[in-house]
Amino acid sequence: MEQEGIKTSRIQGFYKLSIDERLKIVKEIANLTDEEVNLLRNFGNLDPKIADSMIENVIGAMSYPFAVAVNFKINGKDYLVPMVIEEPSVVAAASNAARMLREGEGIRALADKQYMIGQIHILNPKSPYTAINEILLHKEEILEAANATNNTLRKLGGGAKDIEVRIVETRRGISIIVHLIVDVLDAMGANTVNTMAEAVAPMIERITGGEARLKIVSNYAIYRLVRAWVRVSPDAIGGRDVAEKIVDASALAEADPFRAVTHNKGIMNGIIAVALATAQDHRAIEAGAHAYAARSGTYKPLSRWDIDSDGYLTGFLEIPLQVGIVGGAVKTHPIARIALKILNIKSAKELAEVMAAVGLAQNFAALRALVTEGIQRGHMKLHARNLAILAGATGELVEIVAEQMIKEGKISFDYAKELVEKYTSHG
Ligand SMILES: CC(C)(COP(=O)([O-])OP(=O)([O-])OC[C@H]1O[C@@H](n2cnc3c(N)ncnc32)[C@H](O)[C@@H]1OP(=O)([O-])[O-])[C@@H](O)C(=O)NCCC(=O)NCCSC(=O)C[C@@](C)(O)CC(=O)[O-]
Ligand SMILES: NC(=O)C1=CN([C@@H]2O[C@H](COP(=O)(O)OP(=O)(O)OC[C@H]3O[C@@H](n4cnc5c(N)ncnc54)[C@H](OP(=O)(O)O)[C@@H]3O)[C@@H](O)[C@H]2O)C=CC1
Repeated sequence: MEQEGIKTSRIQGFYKLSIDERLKIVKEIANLTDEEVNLLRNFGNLDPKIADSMIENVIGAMSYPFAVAVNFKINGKDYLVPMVIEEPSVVAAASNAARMLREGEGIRALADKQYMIGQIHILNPKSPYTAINEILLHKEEILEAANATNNTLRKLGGGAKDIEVRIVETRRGISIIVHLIVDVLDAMGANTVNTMAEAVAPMIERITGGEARLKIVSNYAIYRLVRAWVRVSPDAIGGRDVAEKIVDASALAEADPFRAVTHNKGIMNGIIAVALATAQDHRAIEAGAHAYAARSGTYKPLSRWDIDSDGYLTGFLEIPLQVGIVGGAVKTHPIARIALKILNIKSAKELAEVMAAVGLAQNFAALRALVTEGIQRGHMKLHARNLAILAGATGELVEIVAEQMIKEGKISFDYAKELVEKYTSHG
């Protein structure tokens, strides 16, 4: 039977071609129009050469809106927070929450040291339990070998600091897992740690008589936690009743994983938007955050809301954040550099603190909306504008169509189209 779709996706040496040559092939296969090709070829604020060196097989670039959330006061300092995201209402919600949470020092946040874990996986050691002790006995030598790979970190006071050893029983037998604990300072640190893990592996093989298999960073960054917290008077957020209902919502998330996942999605709305604006590895952040949420064996919310003895609403968030202001794409992408300039932060630690504070504010905005008017009014109000644009509205017509859909409570693409046609046909 003939397969549906394109004839073949096997294109040898595709990566060796230029952007235009690759684009030509894709155009032919996917039957793209000239207009579509031109859109893809429009690299906007990213130099095609940089794009082509960032990832492989590049044929174009895709732009997302870059926004700034306002009103943030974190640890007593004001911040403009760059956000890149495709979802309407996230930036508005962050600004809205930050406005309400500005009292006193605003949102407080404190990050641990920037310690990442590098894993070295040892198979078939001569004697697993003896091997643990032998590795610990050679700790200083191993740390020295790891640090020999990175002069910069060492000079700046970072580098490999400690070692942990565990025995893990897998369905294929016993493994020894060595954790190299590395202070990566202002980097996200994966490359740095991977280099160190590979460098020390032969030494650990000699010590254990085993075979070093995986040598790779762990994104379960439990030594890189950030805590953000806030205390706000009920008057600033709509009254005691709203505060009580936010605590009820928090309690539900603690009791029900189905709710906890959505609760955390709301937190990640803010954190990932800042991560994208500053060109962080957001997959690493997400993987670490959700693993941390499930550390007890059940998926739990990353934040918690309570009312204190003065009747103030208090919020607390704890999350591992692996972020950098050097390395990775942070310094390659010109817009990420501008994002960091807008943020005016001085270290990866400070970036992590801002991101955790944004996550907490984002969570607050969502919960407050959910327990008062519901999420749809604010969210759909902004979504209505998107639908109007998609339906072909331009200029003033965008607001007219959006307003009418909201007023009538009929927010859909079909209705937006109907309205656009109605207004344009009547001039
Ligand atoms: C959407 C709002 C802010 C409207 O809220 P509102 O009360 O209608 O807004 P307002 O007109 O009173 O303005 C209050 C402030 O909000 C900001 N603001 C207000 N409008 C805009 C705008 N157009 N563009 C930018 N900023 C805006 C702005 O800072 C403004 O202050 P001002 O500048 O006037 O001093 C509110 O309803 C809200 O916070 N909703 C929450 C929306 C949300 O969380 N969206 C995330 C997507 S839903 C989701 O993915 C996660 C979720 C909800 O499932 C998570 C969960 O379940 O926990
Ligand atoms: N599982 C994962 O998460 C994986 C992620 N990655 C990717 O790894 C990249 C991040 O790795 P990362 O190690 O941060 O990137 P880089 O290796 O690009 O940058 C880190 C390097 O920057 C230099 N540096 C200069 N100043 C500082 C400072 N103040 N603090 C810290 N380092 C400094 C250091 O050494 P030097 O001067 O010698 O450069 C350091 O090793 C991301 O692109 C990520 O996507 C890769 C593999 C796996």
